[in-house]
Amino acid sequence: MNLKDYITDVVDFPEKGIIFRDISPLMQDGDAYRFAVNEIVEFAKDLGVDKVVGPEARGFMVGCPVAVGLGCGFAMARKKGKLPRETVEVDYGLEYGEATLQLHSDAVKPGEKVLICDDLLATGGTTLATVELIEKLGGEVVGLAFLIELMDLKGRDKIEKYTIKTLMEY
Ligand SMILES: O=P(O)(O)OC[C@H]1O[C@H](OP(=O)(O)OP(=O)(O)O)[C@H](O)[C@@H]1O
Ligand SMILES: Nc1ncnc2[nH]cnc12
Repeated sequence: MNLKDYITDVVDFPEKGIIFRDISPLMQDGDAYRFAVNEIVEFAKDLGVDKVVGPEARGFMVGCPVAVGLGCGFAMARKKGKLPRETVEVDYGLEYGEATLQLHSDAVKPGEKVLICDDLLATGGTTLATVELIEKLGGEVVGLAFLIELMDLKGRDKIEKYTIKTLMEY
């Protein structure tokens, strides 16, 4: 299956100069969605994953079905102010803007092996912030999986010491 057939390019969104790679058509197609999730589950199944962490919001849509496929739990990394209990937090930059990401302090236990899932790797800012949150809690990041990697932005350089899987490159 050619997953790129299910990605729509939107020019100048959310601001001028950005080509937004819209994953909505992929997720709206049951076969394409299942295919993509299964590819990530296959990649991760021998990594000994205890927990999947996905950053808000599109990371939830990739991370949750992967966690179910692996038979492990899922934890949400959310933008500041959305989680109701004690959190750890990290400030970060992304392709268009800045934000603060938080994880509940009990979301990852010391020593747990964690897979990070997101829809897209751009500058790597979101991913690096997610890695930092997990490591603050004593978790071990054993893999990173994305539907899409934007090669020009070189996000991979920020996370090169980790095991990475991407399904599409632009
Ligand atoms: O590699 P980076 O430069 O950090 O960019 C990638 C991140 O940007 C997007 O999320 P966004 O913050 O736009 O939030 P959303 O998922 O809520 O739309 C995307 O889903 C990734 O999480
Ligand atoms: N170009 C892009 N398309 C879709 N999501 C993104 N997140 C960061 N950059 C993006």
